[in-house]
Amino acid sequence: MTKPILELKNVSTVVNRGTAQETTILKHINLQINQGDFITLVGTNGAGKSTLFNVISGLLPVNAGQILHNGKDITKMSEEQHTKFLSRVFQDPKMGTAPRMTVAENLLLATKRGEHRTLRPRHLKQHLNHFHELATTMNNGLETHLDTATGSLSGGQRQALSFLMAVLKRPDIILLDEHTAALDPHTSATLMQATNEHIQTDNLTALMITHQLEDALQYGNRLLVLNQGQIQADFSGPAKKALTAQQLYDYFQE
Ligand SMILES: Nc1ncnc2c1ncn2[C@@H]1O[C@H](COP(=O)(O)OP(=O)(O)OP(=O)(O)O)[C@@H](O)[C@H]1O
Repeated sequence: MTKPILELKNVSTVVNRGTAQETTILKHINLQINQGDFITLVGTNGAGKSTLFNVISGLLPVNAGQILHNGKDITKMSEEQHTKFLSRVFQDPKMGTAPRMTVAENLLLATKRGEHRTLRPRHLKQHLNHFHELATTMNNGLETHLDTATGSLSGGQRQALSFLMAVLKRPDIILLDEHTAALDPHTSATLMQATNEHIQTDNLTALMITHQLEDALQYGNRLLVLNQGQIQADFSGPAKKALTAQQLYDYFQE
């Protein structure tokens, strides 16, 4: 049997330890993520979805349990070390890109992900054809803005750039934290389709938090429901395909 690319073993996370506000947010999470999994993650507000991403990306410590990357214990690894194999796209278009740098410069920066970042603009020219090609795959005109300062882009173009920067080096794991939520329905759908195409074409492994139940059902090969810090349901293959919006919605009623 192949080893999971990422494994959480009995992971629990406590915040405000030793105070009256001490709360266990994630409770005994067991999760195996395999190469090529595209997992959509849903759950009520406060269920612990972003906390799960914070723990997986090394931003928040684990208080009990273990996290393994390709079988190697990374439980205590720093957030910076995680960037060598993991990337994350946030909901806010302002995060993840440098506003005063152009689209091409941001993409050049992303080619250095996980390395010591020194930006040598003279190297930009040799990448421009590739960056143009990449930007075209997002279907939102980003390729016509390679020389535009990122701060002047539309929200959708900026999120598309954040996504491209996250996938450029084909990290082992991509965390999509409601990355389409701040966009209008059409822009959101365009980004979602481009996201899916990249994940399928490059056989990437991704987890995506979404409140759009239709997206959670339509995309990915697996769907997790998180409830009060625990995995309440884990659908994959035919079980995910058979799941209806109403059945999924019912998880939010309890
Ligand atoms: N560092 C922290 N300190 C204190 N409480 C925290 C911390 N991080 C998260 N929480 C709490 O943990 C719970 C889970 O939060 P989290 O953001 O993971 O939920 P979520 O499922 O992502 O919610 P949403 O759908 O609203 O984004 C919330 O009650 C939140 O207030």
